[in-house]
Parts: sequence; C-alpha cells; structure tokens
Amino acid sequence: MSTPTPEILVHPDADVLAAATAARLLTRLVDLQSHRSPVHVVLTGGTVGIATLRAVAQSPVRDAVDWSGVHLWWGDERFLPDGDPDRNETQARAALLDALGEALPAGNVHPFPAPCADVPDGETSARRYAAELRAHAGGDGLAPRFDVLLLGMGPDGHVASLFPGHAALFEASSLVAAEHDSPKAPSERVTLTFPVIRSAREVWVVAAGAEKAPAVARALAGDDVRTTPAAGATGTGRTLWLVDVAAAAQLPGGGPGSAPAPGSSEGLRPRSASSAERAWAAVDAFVAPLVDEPQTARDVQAAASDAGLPDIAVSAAQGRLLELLARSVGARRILEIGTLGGYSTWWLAQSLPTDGRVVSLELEPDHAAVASASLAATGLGDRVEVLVGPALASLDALVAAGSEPFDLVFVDADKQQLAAYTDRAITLSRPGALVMVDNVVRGGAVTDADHPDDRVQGVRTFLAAAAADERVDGTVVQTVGEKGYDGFALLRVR
Ligand SMILES: O=C1O[C@H](COP(=O)(O)O)[C@@H](O)[C@H](O)[C@H]1O
Repeated sequence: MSTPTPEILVHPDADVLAAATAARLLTRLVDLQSHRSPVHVVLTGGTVGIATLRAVAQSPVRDAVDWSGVHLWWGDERFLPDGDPDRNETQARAALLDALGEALPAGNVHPFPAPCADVPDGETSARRYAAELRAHAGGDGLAPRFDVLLLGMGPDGHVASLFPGHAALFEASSLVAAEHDSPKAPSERVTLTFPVIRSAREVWVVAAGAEKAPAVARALAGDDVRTTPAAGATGTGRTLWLVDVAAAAQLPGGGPGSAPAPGSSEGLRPRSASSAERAWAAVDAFVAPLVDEPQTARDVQAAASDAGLPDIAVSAAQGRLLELLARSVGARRILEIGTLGGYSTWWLAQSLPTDGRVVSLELEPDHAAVASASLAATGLGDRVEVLVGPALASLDALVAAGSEPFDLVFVDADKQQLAAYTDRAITLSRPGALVMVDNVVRGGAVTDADHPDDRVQGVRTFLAAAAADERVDGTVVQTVGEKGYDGFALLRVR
C-alpha cells in the first residue's frame, strides 16, 4: 500500500472555498454516520478554517448531522487562557460550536488544556491532550483514527503548529508537542505531531490567498517537510488540498489539471519528474496485455473504491507478480499483513490450489468487511480467512497457536511496525518460503537517516533488522510505475 496521491481542488476565491469545504465536510459526516459512530473530526484555526466553521453553522444541512455522534478535536492551539479571542477553540466556539448548542454534547468537544495553575506550561497541556487522545482511541491505538483532519497552512508552509525547521516536526514518539518559539504569534503553542496527523483517514489542507501560493506549490511538488511542513501532511486514505485560485497560482499550469502528482514521494527532495511519471504509467498501460488483469480483479478493486477505501492497493502488475511468486513456491498457505479491500488478497487466493488458504490480517473492521464480501462474491471466500485487529496481536496469536507454516508472506501494512511484523512472519514461515515487503523505498527517502517521517524510519529499522537476520537471504528491488517510485524487499527463509 502506497501513500494516496493528493487530490487538488481549486475554488474561485476564499469565500467559495470556505462554503465548499463546509458543504464537503457536512456531506462526509452524513455519509460516515450511515455506517460508523462516533465520527472524529479535527478542526483547524486560521482564516479559512474558521470561515469554514461559520459556513457549517449557516448551512441547513448541519441538521442532517447527528452531532451527538461527532467528536471535535483541534490540530493545534495557541497556549493562551481560556476564552482568549486568539485561541482556536474560542474562535471555533463563536463560529460554530455555540450555534450547535445542546445538539453537540460538551463531552464530545476536546479542546487543548489552557494555561492555569494545573497546566503551567505547554508540555503539561501536551501531555494531557495526549492522554485525552489515548482515552478515545479504539482498540490498543494511541489516538482516535480521525475521519477528517482539517489543516490550515501558513505562508511559510506550516500546518497545525509545525513550523519549518522546528523541533516538533521531528517528534516521532509523542502524539502532542509544545512549541515555545512560534514565528507566528503567540509564541507559545501546542500541536499534534506528524505521527498522529498521518494516522488520520483523511487529511484536508485548506489554503487561500496569493501569499500561500509558493508554499502550496512547494508542498505539492513534494518539498522537504523540514522546509515545507505541509508536504508531510497526508492521510492514510485520502489527502485533499482545497485551495482558491490565488493559492493555486504557482502550481504547474496554475491549477490541478497539470499539477504534478506527488504520489509516494516522502517529501525528501523536489519533484521535477512528472514527465517521467507519465512515462512509467504509460509503460504500465503498454504491458497491460501481458499482465492481463482479469475482470474479477477489477470488480474487487471497484468494490473497494465504491466503499470509499483508499486507493492504495498494489497495481495489477504487482498483483500478477504476487501470483507468480505464489505459484513458483507452490504455495498452499499464504499470510498477508494488510488486507485493505482484498485486491492483493484476490491475486494471492486465486493462485492457490482449492484446498489452499490465505490468512489475511486487517486492522480496520470496515475494510475487512468490504474485502470479505468481495472475495465471497468471486467464489474465493472459502480460501481466505480475514483476521480483524492489530496485526502484531494476530501474528503473536498465530505464533502462540503453533500455526502451520506459511509458504509465502506479503507484508503491506503500516511501516512503523514493519520490523516486528517481518520478524513474526519469518517465524511463521517454512524454510524456502518467500516474504515480500512492500513500499520500502519511499521515493528514495529510505536513505535519509534523519528523515522526520516515522514510516521512513520504520522501513529503515526493518531493513537493518533484515540485514542482520540470519534466518533469511534478501534483496530490495526498486520499482517505478503507476504507483510512483518505490520498491519491495524480498526475503527467502533459509
Ligand atoms: O496560527 C495558525 O495558523 C494556521 C494558518 O492560518 P491562516 O490564517 O494563515 O489560514 C492555522 O492552520 C493554525 O491552526 C493556526 O494555529
């Protein structure tokens, strides 16, 4: 699974942008509430962020939302006393929350703790907010999986209170950080960190005005997050850039039509290769007759897409490679870590003999349900067992249960825990088994020891562990294609 390509939507001006973002947010909440409760949304301060909340308050559609099932959080806060007009919370209350009245229970509103005797500094506020996040995390997560995380962006490219070159950018273990030297007043702030932002299902960045145009262009060209923090603001399922014409002015062609597709870039270096990307996609299209993706596979992918799952499954060419590997090792038992909508699972399952089995691990119950339904519809349901929950817990349970060894493992899940997943995968495999680990090149970012993205660091840790692991021989193959520049590791169990 790669990072989904950011989508860019350009609106005529800041007012229309705020109204359209409000309409989009309301529709998303109504859609989400048809199958999930509660829904978690992160609000942003800033000009467009607050204008969006005002537009939500003014929309009649706001009454279609069951606000008792919506939890509101903030991406950052100015560390100022309760009620201070410069607090993002104060502005949000005036713009929307007060208007919602009792429809929105007070317990659903999660502001950053303001300074008081108990909260003398930003660090204390950050610690308390992290505890609040943990208290609302599902399963053994550290924070809620935010359904929509809104971010404004400053002219310097900051998002939340993550400023260019500042230490909070590099925070990999804390969910929330204090900022004492904000270049934008006030200097004292508290902010969510990248690990939390990037765990959101959808990240929407809103920006208006000509002064934002250079930062919008840099972020969408995949600039280094150290100079343009907004380049690192991505959701697991969707990253949406909602901008006005003025803010879009420096995108190639002045708008989304010819904007570069940032794809799997990790913001390590500027991207100038959109013609190369077009060539990679063209080659994928040219070799499509050889890959010969069956209609059934397309149906599985279409069902995932209809259900709103992120468009980050493997390509058809990669799916065929999985099938060829499975057939080459005569696989009867396959372990997959990361089911998503079941597209790669389908390629693996149909390569098995009728008594073969894919055990596929998926964190998200919604994704698992979509995958199970699709696989059942293709007649492969009885060859696949989807285990729902944190992958590490499922893997440890398989180890503890003395699971029959696997012939092939495909690891395509969160990168932060890659080393642990692969360690268990090797333990669960027979000698001669293959373990394939996807997305380990990450646009070349993997070579950067100081890279602030915890996914890059997760891959680096995995590669170091694999290199030292005497149970396997391995290699990494770099790839380009419709999914951008990335690569996979292939390990053979001795
Ligand atoms: O200070 C802040 O600024 C940004 C962007 O604000 P804008 O007025 O330039 O749109 C905002 O996203 C952030 O939440 C806020 O604390």
